[in-house]
Amino acid sequence: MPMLADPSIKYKPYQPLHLPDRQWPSRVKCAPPIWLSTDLRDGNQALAQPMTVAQKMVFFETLVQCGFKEIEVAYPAASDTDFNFVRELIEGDKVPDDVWLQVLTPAREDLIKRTVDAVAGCKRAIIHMYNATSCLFRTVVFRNSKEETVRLAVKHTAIVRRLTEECTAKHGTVFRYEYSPETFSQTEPEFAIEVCEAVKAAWGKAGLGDDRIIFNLPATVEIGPPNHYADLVEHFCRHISEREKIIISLHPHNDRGTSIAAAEFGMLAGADRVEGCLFGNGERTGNVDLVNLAMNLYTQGIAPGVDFSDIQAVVDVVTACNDLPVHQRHPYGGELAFATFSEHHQDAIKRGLHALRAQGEHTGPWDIPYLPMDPADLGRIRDADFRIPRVAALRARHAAQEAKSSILYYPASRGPRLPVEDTRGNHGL
Ligand SMILES: CC(=O)SCCNC(=O)CCNC(=O)[C@H](O)C(C)(C)COP(=O)(O)OP(=O)(O)OC[C@H]1O[C@@H](n2cnc3c(N)ncnc32)[C@H](O)[C@@H]1OP(=O)(O)O
Ligand SMILES: CC(C)C(=O)C(=O)O
Repeated sequence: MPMLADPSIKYKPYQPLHLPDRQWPSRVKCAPPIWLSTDLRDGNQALAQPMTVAQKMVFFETLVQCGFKEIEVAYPAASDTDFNFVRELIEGDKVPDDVWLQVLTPAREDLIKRTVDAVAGCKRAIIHMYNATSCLFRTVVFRNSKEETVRLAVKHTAIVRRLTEECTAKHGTVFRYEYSPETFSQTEPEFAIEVCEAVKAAWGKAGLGDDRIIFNLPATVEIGPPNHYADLVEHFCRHISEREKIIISLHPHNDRGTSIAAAEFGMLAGADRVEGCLFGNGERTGNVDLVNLAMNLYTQGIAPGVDFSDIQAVVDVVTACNDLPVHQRHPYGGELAFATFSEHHQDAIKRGLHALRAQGEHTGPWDIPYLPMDPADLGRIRDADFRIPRVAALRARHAAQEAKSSILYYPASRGPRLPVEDTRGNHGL
């Protein structure tokens, strides 16, 4: 079927929110959010071949090493693999004391029970429950009214409360509660607030600090531009009651390719936390890329609270576990993320690096032509000198069209090498 001459007969635009006094465009971000990696849940459910327990374990350990303190490890009611993985984490004493295990459950009593059973005995757990709230889902998927949607969320929040309290009494596990009005970005803004107010009342114990309830505002499908998402988030932050007792979390997907912008604008709009995956794995076009977001903060001089000093080691684990490549041009993580092939670029970088050395490495801010950050901070080589003499040879290769590329910066661990290695199909653990 060809593309339509008039796509408006098939596709409807997003409905802008009337928010003339929006504050987020003039704010500046100065601190990192709370990070929640959902690689082992949302990322995992999106894989053609979900991870094994062994792969999940390696991935989990990598996330811990990177410094993640909140990790959504499973959808325990969906499979024995997921349930057993959570049990292995707990019984194998693999969870550092300062890390919260998060598990996802739908709003169904038997599945909530299975989910709470999965984390019993763990020190700190976040139960994350969702139900879809948008008009489309109410009409097409569940055929329920707004009132029934609220009732479903309230009834099952009360069940989460009862089951987690029983679990605390028996096993000492400390629980927090996260609720997602799934499809938030397609839900009427007032209705999203109504559902969350009802959930907060049903939970009945939102407080300060670790007692804050988490409201996650997913762009389950990214259907509008990132400024619209930010408007929705700011509207929610302004109108939800007892804001100080709430952590507002973002969960952007990347259908329009603007999840990074959506998360960054959403943080300006007041969100405290971001859920995503390393290098953007996830359903369809993926979840927001947490490495990209964290490094964007870092290059603004903000300590992101997670560490990717050996980015290639992280890439290797993620590609092996997901059996998906990280694109060579991927921001920060791609093998070519700091590569440049044109002589003018190479020359300018070389001069910039020489100037840096001449002034003393650590005396001033990083200000090198064409290089937005120091590749060495990610464990990449940044010594341009040895490659410059290769320019003539490369030019010959280009002319002959024998090779499509050369590389300026490689992972330090791998050393300089020509031509680009094809990593596809080589990710098996
Ligand atoms: C946006 C997201 O990422 S959401 C998370 C998506 N992840 C997953 O779904 C994980 C994989 N899921 C599964 O393995 C299964 O769906 C399970 C194990 C969780 C549940 O399986 P089943 O018990 O077969 O239930 P199933 O999903 O088919 O739904 C059964 C019924 O519950 C209803 N239902 C589905 N989702 C929900 C929900 N979130 N809340 C309440 N009811 C729901 C369905 O409409 C269906 O209704 P019906 O009785 O009229 O047929
Ligand atoms: C369960 C929710 C948070 C989700 O994964 C989504 O909406 O994308």
